[in-house]
Amino acid sequence: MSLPTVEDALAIILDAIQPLPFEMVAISEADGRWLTADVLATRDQPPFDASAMDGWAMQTADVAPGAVLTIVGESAAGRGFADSVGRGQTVRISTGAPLPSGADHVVIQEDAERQADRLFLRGSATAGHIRRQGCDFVKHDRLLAAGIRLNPWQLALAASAGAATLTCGRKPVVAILATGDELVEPGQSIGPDQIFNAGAPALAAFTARHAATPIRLASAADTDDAIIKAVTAATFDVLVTIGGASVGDHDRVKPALRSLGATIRVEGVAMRPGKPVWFATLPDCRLVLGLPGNPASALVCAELFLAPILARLQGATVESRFQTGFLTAPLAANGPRDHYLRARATPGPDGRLQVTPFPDQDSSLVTVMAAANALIRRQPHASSAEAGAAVSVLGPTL
Ligand SMILES: Nc1nc2c(c(=O)[nH]1)N[C@H]1C(S)=C(S)[C@@H](COP(=O)(O)OP(=O)(O)OC[C@H]3O[C@@H](n4cnc5c(N)ncnc54)[C@H](O)[C@@H]3O)O[C@H]1N2
Ligand code: MOO
Repeated sequence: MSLPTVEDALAIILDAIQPLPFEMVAISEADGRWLTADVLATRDQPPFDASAMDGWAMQTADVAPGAVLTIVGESAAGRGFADSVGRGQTVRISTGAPLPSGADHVVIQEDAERQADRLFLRGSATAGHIRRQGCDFVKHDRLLAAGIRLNPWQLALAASAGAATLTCGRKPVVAILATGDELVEPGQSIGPDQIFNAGAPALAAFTARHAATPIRLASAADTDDAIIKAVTAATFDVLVTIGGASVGDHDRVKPALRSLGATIRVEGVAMRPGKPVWFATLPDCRLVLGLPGNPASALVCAELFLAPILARLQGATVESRFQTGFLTAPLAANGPRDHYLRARATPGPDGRLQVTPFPDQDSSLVTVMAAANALIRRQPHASSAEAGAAVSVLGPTL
């Protein structure tokens, strides 16, 4: 039986997902969250004609080298001048303060000299320095569109519109279950045939970076009972299992989930690494993503499947995150499966993204994963590629 492609598998997975309900999120907590309702402007910004500089407000007709004006008050940021500015008059004004009525011009303070209540304009005085009402945005503008992932600058825009809370997809709770008799938590004593659990901390961090809440479950032994017990005791929207996905005698995760009524919707994908990855839904529609145990396989599958799952659950439209990069080293022809090579991506001197694949692509190598910040995608049967050739790249990530 031929395995589905990554695209086909992802389509099956996304089709099985209903976004979680939205929730109101305080703006201070909203960085990295998915916005699910537009943010509209409720007023103009700036809400009044404002001075762009510290200086003096006056009428244009009074701006002339050597002119002498009478100082009649002040317009400070947050506290404007209540009266009108007439001919021959001026008002001290700060950056961001409302332009008083009657005035239509600001002279910067470097171009004038104050003596008591008199202001003398220098020859260098020029017109301008006013930010017009609504030059940034106007009432009813759509400032932020539903579907984006919020960043600090977009939060500044929402705050400028006075939004204290934003409508975001609820954070999915992701239970992470590593399986295997060989696994020991870092910091615990370890036997000669055992290894430290590297996958679960990596997946927990990955999950948190995708605006979801990870819950680390204690690793389960390679028995149906242990896995069933761990899953039934946990609360989650998504269960991510690590290991036990393949065909060995001790690979018990799928059988255990099947006995809980799970429907396996994807069972293996034509990709390297990560071929044994699987996806299922529980009878109550909660999701299960089964990652292969090798660290690179687990993380590549997390990038390709878990990231879109978490985005979709939070109401986002899932888009390709690949871009074009240029090889610094040649690549051999690819085999029959999609290949995701661990690589280092850096901007080149010409501004183009340069990518260097690591020579050893064994999926068990944590050192290579830790040195990589990108994946190069090679299509099935892609022919050999010279240094300088364009390739498809996911990343760079931090
Ligand atoms: N006869 C076959 N054997 C294997 C196949 C196959 O098609 N036929 N597929 C291989 C591929 S590809 C992969 S990937 C692995 C995946 O196997 P499992 O998901 O069953 O993973 P395990 O056997 O449990 O572990 C594989 C490897 O990774 C280590 N591991 C597991 N969990 C962790 C963890 N949390 N932290 C660190 N390391 C972990 C584990 O000790 C193994 O060394 O199967 C191949 N076999
Ligand atoms: O493809 Mo496995 O996922 O090679 O390590």
